[in-house]
Amino acid sequence: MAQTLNVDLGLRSYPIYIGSGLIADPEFYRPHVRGERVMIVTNETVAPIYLDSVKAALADYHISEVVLPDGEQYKTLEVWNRIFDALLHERFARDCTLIALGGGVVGDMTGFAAACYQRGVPFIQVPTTLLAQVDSSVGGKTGINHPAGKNMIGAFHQPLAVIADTDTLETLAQKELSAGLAEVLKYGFIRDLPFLAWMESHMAELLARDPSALGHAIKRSCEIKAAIVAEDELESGQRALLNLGHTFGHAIEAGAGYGTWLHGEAVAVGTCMAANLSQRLGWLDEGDVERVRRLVSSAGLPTDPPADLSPERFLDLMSVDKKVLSGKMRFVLLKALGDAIVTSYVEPDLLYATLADRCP
Ligand SMILES: NC(=O)c1ccc[n+]([C@@H]2O[C@H](COP(=O)([O-])OP(=O)(O)OC[C@H]3O[C@@H](n4cnc5c(N)ncnc54)[C@H](O)[C@@H]3O)[C@@H](O)[C@H]2O)c1
Ligand SMILES: O=C(O)C(=O)C[C@@H](O)[C@H](O)[C@H](O)COP(=O)(O)O
Ligand SMILES: [Zn+2]
Repeated sequence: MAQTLNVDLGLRSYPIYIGSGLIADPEFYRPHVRGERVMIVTNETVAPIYLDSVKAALADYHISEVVLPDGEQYKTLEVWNRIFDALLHERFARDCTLIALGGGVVGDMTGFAAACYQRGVPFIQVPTTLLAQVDSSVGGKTGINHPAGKNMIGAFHQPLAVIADTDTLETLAQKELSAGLAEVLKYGFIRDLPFLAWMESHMAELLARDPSALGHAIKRSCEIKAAIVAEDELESGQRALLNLGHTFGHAIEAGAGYGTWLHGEAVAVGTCMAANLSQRLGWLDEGDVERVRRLVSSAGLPTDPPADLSPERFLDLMSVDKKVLSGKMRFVLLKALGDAIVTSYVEPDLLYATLADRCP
């Protein structure tokens, strides 16, 4: 049984299917596949586990595949180009569909390839990590990294559908599950205090992959993300709230070298740093910040930045951020738990103090 949510974007609206056993079921693909030809893009870890199931579901189509190397360090222009090599080698025309089978890295790269191939072809997201099911497969942000900054080259391109089979989470490494929980926590911090309290009392079930707890977390996360994206698809306002923890987090990922930190781990630390800065601005009290750190830590995630990333290096890396406007950094901070805002009014000495702060 699948639960269906909708991302309301007028003509570009699409369903998010969430449930068990969806990945091999042709019914979830058929209404959305365009043309006779399908290119499945996946990676060398996911392919041996799930590629055959997706191929079986798409047996009515002419299927091709491209298997990318696995890792954030391969979310590059060079590796991305392999998708075009495959499409062109096999003479794919516009009447085709790309399928992104994997986590957020595969999803972002495939979506961006779909945005660009022959100026745009359709694609479907089949997310297989918790992070991809709660966040990256929804909303149409696609892209690749540049050595100077995360996701610096990309496009908004919405999928035709998101097929999130919760059974796929059974094969996920525990630290990848935790990384996904960082983005789940984000939704509570920015918009939904009761959801945060629910996570507090269900963290053990989530970490044990209890299907009912995970199902609820995925559904609530997608509801919140779909609502924000429907309000502000191209991030001219509210959508930036989804970047909580990301200004600091992306700096950690780029600074340490892509693939050293998982995206979710870096976002977890970034969220604690955003809470720290929010306290310095007088918005959160010590108890709130402690609650943020406790929640993050209880999800199996780190709370403090790497010791070797100096405040000066942080500032340099953070100046390459898509939220920078007219040379001014903007931050997603917490007015209260469950209530985030975007602001550029942060005194430099307070920011510096947060960047220099390390737990003993
Ligand atoms: N577009 C967006 O809105 C958005 C949102 C959040 C994150 N992101 C991006 O997503 C990426 C992170 O995504 P991620 O956390 O899914 O990482 P990932 O794609 O690297 O996947 C994590 C690991 O799990 C493996 N894997 C995937 N599915 C599996 C399964 N079912 N069983 C076993 N192993 C499996 C992958 O091969 C990889 O090794 C980052 O590049 C981040 O910038 C994008
Ligand atoms: O969908 C969004 O909007 C988000 O910000 C979701 C984030 O979790 C995600 O990591 C996104 O890729 C970051 O956006 P970016 O514009 O800072 O690259
Ligand atoms: Zn993210």
